[in-house]
Amino acid sequence: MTLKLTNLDSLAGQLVVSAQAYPGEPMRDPRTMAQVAASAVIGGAAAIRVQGIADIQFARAAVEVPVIGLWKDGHDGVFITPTLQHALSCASAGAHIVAIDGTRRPRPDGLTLAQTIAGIHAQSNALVMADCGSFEDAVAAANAGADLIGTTLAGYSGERPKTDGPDLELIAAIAAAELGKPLIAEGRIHSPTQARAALDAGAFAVVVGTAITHPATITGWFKDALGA
Ligand SMILES: CC(=O)N[C@H](C=O)[C@@H](O)[C@H](O)[C@H](O)COP(=O)(O)O
Repeated sequence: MTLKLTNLDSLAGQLVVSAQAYPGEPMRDPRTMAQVAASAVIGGAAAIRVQGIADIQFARAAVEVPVIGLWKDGHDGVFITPTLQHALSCASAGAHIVAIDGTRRPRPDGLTLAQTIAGIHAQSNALVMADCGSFEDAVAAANAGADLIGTTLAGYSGERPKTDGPDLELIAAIAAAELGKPLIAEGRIHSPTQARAALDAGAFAVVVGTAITHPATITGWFKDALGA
């Protein structure tokens, strides 16, 4: 069993890089994602976030830093590590932290968020990051026992607008509520300036995905800027 991460100090004020390729994409290969993850660590990533059981296993072998693992099943509703079984599989694959849907929506296995988190804690050494979509989600997730609170689903669960860039208003509101859990700013952080702004808004750490690890999207940004 993966050793329990007892201290999150190494993540304070740091950058976490999410390396994910989507179904059907050329980079959708655990080896490729592990190479991307290892490259991000060379650049200074203090932790890595990866999707899928094989990607978690390959990332664990490729990097020394903590690995946040998730399992996306489907693409709408509750799809980020939707059930306790998905979460336990991520933990078994070696995730130090399992990221799960942390919204207040009903879960496909009928468990509550609190029951899901309790099950992960009881049956693995993994910490739990609750991917939230609103302030109310964050409060509920903290009360449900989440170890970290993420803003991952802000703009995707219907409760917050999909801001152009990070939802700094939400990040600031959750930080100000002092929920006693590290707040991870995640979602649409597309520049170093925005990453800094997320920390300044009160986040404990920031996750950047697309802007570092998704060449198809980044290429599109440049192409659009050229009007090409
Ligand atoms: C909503 C959802 O499915 N988010 C996913 C969660 O793991 C990923 O697709 C994102 O890339 C990740 O959250 C990082 O965000 P961004 O790529 O915007 O920096």
